[in-house]
Amino acid sequence: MVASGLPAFSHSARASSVPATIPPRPRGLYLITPDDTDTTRLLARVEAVLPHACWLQYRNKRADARLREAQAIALLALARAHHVPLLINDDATLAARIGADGVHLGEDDGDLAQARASLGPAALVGASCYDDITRARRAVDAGANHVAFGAFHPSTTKPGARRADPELLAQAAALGVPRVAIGGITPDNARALLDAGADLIAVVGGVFDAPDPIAAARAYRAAFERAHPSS
Ligand SMILES: Cc1ncc(COP(=O)(O)OP(=O)(O)O)c(N)n1
Ligand SMILES: Cc1ncsc1CCOP(=O)(O)O
Ligand SMILES: [Mg+2]
Repeated sequence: MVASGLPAFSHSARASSVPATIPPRPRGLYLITPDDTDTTRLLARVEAVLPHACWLQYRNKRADARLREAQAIALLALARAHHVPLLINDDATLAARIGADGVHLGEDDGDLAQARASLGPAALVGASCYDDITRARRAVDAGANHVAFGAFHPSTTKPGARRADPELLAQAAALGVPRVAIGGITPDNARALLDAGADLIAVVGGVFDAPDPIAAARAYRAAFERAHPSS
């Protein structure tokens, strides 16, 4: 169940157990999967760090449609076991088909209002807003219930990503939805983004390319605890 009292997801076709509980003001590490086409290895990598994550996004730019569906279903079972919501990158149809908790859509990934309609009122629907506050306002009007800005730092995962200024995070407070920061974020540079108003820090490489991913995931958590000592 979510804060609204509505079920977090009711369209589940294939996932078995209970949907994740989504707090009204999520704060923490938003893990995004690396491009790993070895499903067994991907699951092991994610499972090791999932206890430190608030949300999980399945993103795999190297997998074909069949592998993406198989990996998404396997990750959904894992995420459910850890009570972490799973969002699917780029593909609202896949998210609806497997009963994921939500979707993340960028500028080339389809219509937010359609995604909201197909996933239902309780789903997590996120929008990439890059460096653009107007895009964020429109995204919320269209049905997004959280917005992502960035890249804030150079990203090895997405080297060509447009860059954004942390000031955007403060401006976006008026939207009244959780703000996600993404792009080259490390435990060391996360604090400035948390101070600017980020609720969630989305990370691929900072965790999955770290020599010790578990220690890295813990370090992000510690950054949140330092920034928000009472929560
Ligand atoms: C949380 C979050 N923020 C931004 C993105 C980037 O989305 P997009 O611009 O569609 O780029 P790709 O991820 O599809 O390469 C994201 N995935 N997640
Ligand atoms: C998908 C995406 N969009 C902007 S930067 C980025 C990649 C994030 O990965 P990393 O945390 O490794 O920079
Ligand atoms: Mg995309």
